[in-house]
Amino acid sequence: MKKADRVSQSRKPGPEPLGDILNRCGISLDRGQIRQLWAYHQLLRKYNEELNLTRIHNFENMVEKLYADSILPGQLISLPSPLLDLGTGPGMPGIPLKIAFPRLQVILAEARSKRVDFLQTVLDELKLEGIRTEGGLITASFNEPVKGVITRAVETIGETLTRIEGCLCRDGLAIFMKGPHCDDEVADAARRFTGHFELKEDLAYTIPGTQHKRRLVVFRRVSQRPAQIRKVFDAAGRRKVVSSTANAHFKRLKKILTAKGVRKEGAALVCGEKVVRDVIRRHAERVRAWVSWPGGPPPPEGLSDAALWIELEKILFRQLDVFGTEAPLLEISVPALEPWDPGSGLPAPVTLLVPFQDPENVGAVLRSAAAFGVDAVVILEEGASPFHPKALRASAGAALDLRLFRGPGIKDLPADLPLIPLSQGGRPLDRAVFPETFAFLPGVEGPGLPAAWRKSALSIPMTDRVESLNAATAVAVALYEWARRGRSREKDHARPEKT
Ligand SMILES: C[S@@+](CC[C@H](N)C(=O)[O-])C[C@H]1O[C@@H](n2cnc3c(N)ncnc32)[C@H](O)[C@@H]1O
Repeated sequence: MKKADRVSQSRKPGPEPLGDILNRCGISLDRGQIRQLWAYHQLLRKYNEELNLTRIHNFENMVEKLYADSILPGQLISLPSPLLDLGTGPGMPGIPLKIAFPRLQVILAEARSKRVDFLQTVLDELKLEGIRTEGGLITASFNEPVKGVITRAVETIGETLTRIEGCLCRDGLAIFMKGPHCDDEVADAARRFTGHFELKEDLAYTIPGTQHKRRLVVFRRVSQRPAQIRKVFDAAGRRKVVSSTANAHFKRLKKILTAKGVRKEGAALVCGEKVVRDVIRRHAERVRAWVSWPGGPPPPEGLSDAALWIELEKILFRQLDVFGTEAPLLEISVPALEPWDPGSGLPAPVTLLVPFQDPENVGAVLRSAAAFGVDAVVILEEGASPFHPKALRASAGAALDLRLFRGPGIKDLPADLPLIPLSQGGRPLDRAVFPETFAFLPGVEGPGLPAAWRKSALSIPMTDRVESLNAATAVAVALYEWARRGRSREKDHARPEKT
């Protein structure tokens, strides 16, 4: 046993040993503060049996694992104020922090009413000012602005970050007092809350004079509180609350669920959390409206000043959320497809012609076209709209990145175009020769290619266990082969010639 341990264990609990143990933990409080902490300790002991406030009973352990542990974050970082101690239980870390840093404004949030009564007793008896209790469960609808949130032994980081959405100000800090093994939790939260929170600090430390390992994990909020965002949109008349199917905004949004509506309105609906995020990041200027429901997530930053926030009654929102994502949707402006005249040759050296009628196939093939570096895509007359919600979602937003054209029907393609048709029964793909300028031409789902194009088609070798590949998958394989050849040609060019 260390000498210091022997000293403290041999002494009866009291204000003086309390100060000594804290000193050993690297914390120095004045006499008034020690007196306050001692008074708190006594109340904790007095009510513990009745209220089950803590399972730590040994005096030295209480000082080290509760009081010193609570105070140390204030020595490691500069604590923001007002500070919400979320799930404070018997007052940890909020009360020791308030005693050690009297200028801090503290809100002790606690769900259980008996514990709230205990906390109020402590505040009254210790005559602490600039600290109050907040009874009940803190949820995302708690919207009193605070600059910081601190929490110890309550729930996962992700759960808390969701819960404090309504109250933590932009640039405010969410401070997590954790044990040493929280790598996965930290990484998960950093990934899930991208655009809302940034990991600011991750400090591993040991409570001085002890073996107790701790982590202080701090996330900084980079987004605004919903109430603040609502204020900005309301002031500019940009938030529209819609509860009727007769509303013009709802009618327009409903219309753009169909290809015809997309063409008429020059607008499309983006569904799916990830695609929505990507479209905002890469095409913010296209966003016309953020579409959510009352109490749903507010628009993120980065939208243009003209973008609306349309809040639809949940029942109306569900009519638009065709994939059941339960996440906000985007209304975006989309360009009219440039007409392509086959008489003038291909629109780009490497072009993809798309006759697919299923919007999901169109979307999937656009995604592959973007992935493998195709220069232009022509949607043939029978092809589905690339901006149909299903196509946009399947394309993961690629429909907005590609040069898109509208072409004639597959039967009307001139015979002298340099096309590479894709069809079962053609020459194997691995023997293909790709010219500098050409267009891939897959067939329509079901009927396939017109007979005239089948003769010169390439096919993807496969077993006879299935009848055919999915149309978009077949194109992806062909594009991969073309891109692979291109890469090996580039490598050959880059290789120094042998002398
Ligand atoms: C395990 S105790 C931890 C208490 C204290 N932070 C500590 O370190 O000793 C968790 C406390 O958080 C409270 N709590 C949990 N979720 C809460 C929420 N969303 N809002 C308010 N209190 C909450 C519970 O009632 C409980 O008293």
